[in-house]
Amino acid sequence: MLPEAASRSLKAAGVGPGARLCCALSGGVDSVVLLHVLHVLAPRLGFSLQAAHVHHGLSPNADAWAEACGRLCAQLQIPFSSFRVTVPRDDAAGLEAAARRERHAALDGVDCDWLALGHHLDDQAETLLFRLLRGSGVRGAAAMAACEPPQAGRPGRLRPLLDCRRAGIEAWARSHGLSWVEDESNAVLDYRRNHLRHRVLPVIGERFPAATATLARAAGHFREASDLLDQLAELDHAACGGRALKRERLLALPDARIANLLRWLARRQGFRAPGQVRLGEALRQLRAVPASRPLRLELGDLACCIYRGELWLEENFAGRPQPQLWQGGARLPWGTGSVDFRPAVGAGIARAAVDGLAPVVLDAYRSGLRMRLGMGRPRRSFRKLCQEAGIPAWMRERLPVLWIGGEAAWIGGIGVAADFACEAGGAGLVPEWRPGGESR
Ligand SMILES: Nc1ncnc2c1ncn2[C@@H]1O[C@H](COP(=O)(O)OP(=O)(O)OP(=O)(O)O)[C@@H](O)[C@H]1O
Repeated sequence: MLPEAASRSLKAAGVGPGARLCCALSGGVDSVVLLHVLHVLAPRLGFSLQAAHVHHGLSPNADAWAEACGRLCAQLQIPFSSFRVTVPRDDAAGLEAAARRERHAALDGVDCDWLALGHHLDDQAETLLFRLLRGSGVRGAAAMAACEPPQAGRPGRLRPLLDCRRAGIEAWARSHGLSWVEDESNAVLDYRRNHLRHRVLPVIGERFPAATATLARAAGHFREASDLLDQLAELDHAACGGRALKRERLLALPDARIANLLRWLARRQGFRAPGQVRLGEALRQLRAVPASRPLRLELGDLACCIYRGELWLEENFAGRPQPQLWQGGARLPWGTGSVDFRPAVGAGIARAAVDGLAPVVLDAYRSGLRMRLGMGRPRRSFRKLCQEAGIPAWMRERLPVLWIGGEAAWIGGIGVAADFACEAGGAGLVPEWRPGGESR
């Protein structure tokens, strides 16, 4: 029964011949059963199997658990690795969250296509209840997915036992004579979850005998709704211009759709989605500020920027982008965006200037920068140029400047220096700064 359920789940995820699976092995009953089940299924489905254990160094028994996992894998002839992580005891996120973060980081580094985790149906019900009690939105209430596809640089996650009850897993372990370790820290590390598991769910079960299965089913409904919201965000993203969003089109949407789109975009760029309150305040400001005014709203890890009618999200950092040497390419990365270089006739920087011997470097503002935009016009300081072009102070550090042999030839959002400008009919190069974007 367990191998059949797990096999269905793996097949639904597209796991087949050639796939490389790694069982995340804590040594507890769930992942020990998962390891045995995967061991049975590997030759049937044609995937290769390895196992990995994370040693948190938190329990006095941690060495013994790692050894037990190693022994089990040796018996089954499954390649095994153990990772030692350091969990800061005073971590701001709390010990449990810090341990989970370090564990996931270590497991994500395993060279495999899929990590298989031992979560089951009872875990799913507890997760849903726990998240609802913390005020999660639809996405959080979707709880855990049976399959999270691989992302850039990290393996996908599979939960082949997600449809199986805890009691069934324990019964299977006993009937197959398996041994496992008991993690005494479970009770301490995650008190509120254990309270739900040992106190709350049994009481609910007295009146609602199918509560666990029903709650897990509800998580499935939330997952469907959450997927639909993601699809809506994708459509809205395209309709607002993709990449950097057109402010006007975005603001034509109702608040809830904008919030949904910004959360989706934040996640897609690898950030945590901003919370409800911050997002609500950002929306209020977005609507209140006149269209022409540049805006930068800080939303925790990220900032929402508006400039010249376009809106984008970027990392909320104060630094300057890295200098880049231009070697004739069509594009250079610049901060969260890029600078494109387009050949032109009678426009932009004179080709002879960039093709000469002097190095051409894309860098930020350097002190003492002065530039004139027209032959007869005075040289102006960088600050003055920014003021005249309506460039806000928060953007100045990150404004791209093309330096040719130490002279500023072009400033993004401002223009080409008269001394480097292409003559009418001459060969030119037009730099185009795209401040928004998704380079993460
Ligand atoms: N120390 C560990 N080393 C390797 N895998 C682990 C370890 N601890 C947990 N796992 C994997 O994660 C699964 C879930 O474990 P557990 O329920 O303790 O974690 P959780 O904190 O509730 O979940 P999550 O890690 O997904 O947030 C286990 O069945 C196992 O596959």
